[in-house]
Amino acid sequence: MRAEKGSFWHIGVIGGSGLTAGIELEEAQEIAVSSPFGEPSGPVVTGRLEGIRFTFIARHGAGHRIPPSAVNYRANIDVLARCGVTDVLALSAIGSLREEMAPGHMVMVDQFIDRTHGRNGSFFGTGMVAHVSLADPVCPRLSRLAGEAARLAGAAVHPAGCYLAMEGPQFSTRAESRMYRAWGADVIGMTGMPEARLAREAELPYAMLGMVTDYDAWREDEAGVEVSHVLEVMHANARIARQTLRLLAATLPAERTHSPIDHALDHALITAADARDGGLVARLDAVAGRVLDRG
Ligand SMILES: CSC[C@H]1O[C@H](OP(=O)(O)O)[C@H](O)[C@@H]1O
Ligand SMILES: Nc1ncnc2[nH]cnc12
Repeated sequence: MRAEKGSFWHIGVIGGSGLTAGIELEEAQEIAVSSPFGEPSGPVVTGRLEGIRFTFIARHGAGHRIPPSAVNYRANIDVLARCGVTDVLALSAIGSLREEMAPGHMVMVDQFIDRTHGRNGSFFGTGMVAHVSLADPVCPRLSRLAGEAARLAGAAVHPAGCYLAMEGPQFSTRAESRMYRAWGADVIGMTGMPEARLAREAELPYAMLGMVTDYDAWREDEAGVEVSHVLEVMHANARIARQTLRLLAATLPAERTHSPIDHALDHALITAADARDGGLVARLDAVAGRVLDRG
C-alpha cells in the first residue's frame, strides 16, 4: 500500500563515502524496516532537523563495508519509500572531469551516463513491466533547494553537471577519463546509477549533491586517484555537508506541493492485469502501491 503524498516534507538522505557515520538528527532513532528486495546497506535512522523529518541510510553501510557494485540499491530505495520519505537527497564523493570543478566544490548533478553493469537496475521485471521516463533524472526543485543550502553553508556550488557512473571499484584509466570528458561528462562516481533510476521508479524525486574530492585521471601532470585522499577531502567537508542539511531543512517551503515525479508511474505500467505475477506485484507494494492498488 502506498498513499498519495501529503503536504509535509520527509527527506530521505543517502550518505556516501565520508558520511558513513551518519548525520546529526534530533530525536534520532534507529528503525527496523525490512524490504522484499533484500537487506538495505545498514541501519535506517530517522529524526528531525529544524522540525523537518529526515531519514538516513549510509550507502556503504556501517564502517564502509559494502563496495559500489554490491550496494543493494533496490532495498535502500524501497525502505526509504516504506518509511514514507517524500524526496531523496544523495550526498556523494565525486571525481572532477572539469578544471573549474575543483576539489572541495559541490556539484548539483543534473544528468547521468550509466556505464555500470550487472547491477539490479529496476524494481520491475517479468510479470510486471514498467517503463518510466528518465530524460530528466533529477528533481529540479530538490536540487535547487539543496544547492542553495550548500551555497548558504559556504560551499562553491556548480548548478549543473553530468555524472558518469562507472562500475569500479578501481578508479579509471587515463584513457577512460579522457573519453568520459569527450562524451560530455563533468564528474564521475560509482554509485549514482542505478540509484537515480530506482528512485524514479519509486516516484521519489531525487537529487544528488556531489562533493568533488579529486581530478580523476585526465590531468597528465597529476598522480592517479588515491582513496585516502578522497576520504581526507570528504572529512574536511563533512561540516559543510551537515550544515547544508540543516540549512535545507530551514529553507524548505512550509508546505510540500506536488511534484510531477510523485506520479511517474501513472502511464508506465504496461502488463495486462491478467498477465501480472502476483508475487512480484506484492513485492512492489511500497514502490508502486499507489498505482497497483487502483486495480
Ligand atoms: C571512497 S572513493 C570511491 C567511492 O566514493 C564514492 O562513493 P559515494 O558515491 O557513495 O560517495 C564513489 O562512488 C565510490 O563508491
Ligand atoms: N575519481 C573518482 N572516480 C570514481 N569515483 C570517485 N569518487 C570520488 N572520486 C572518484
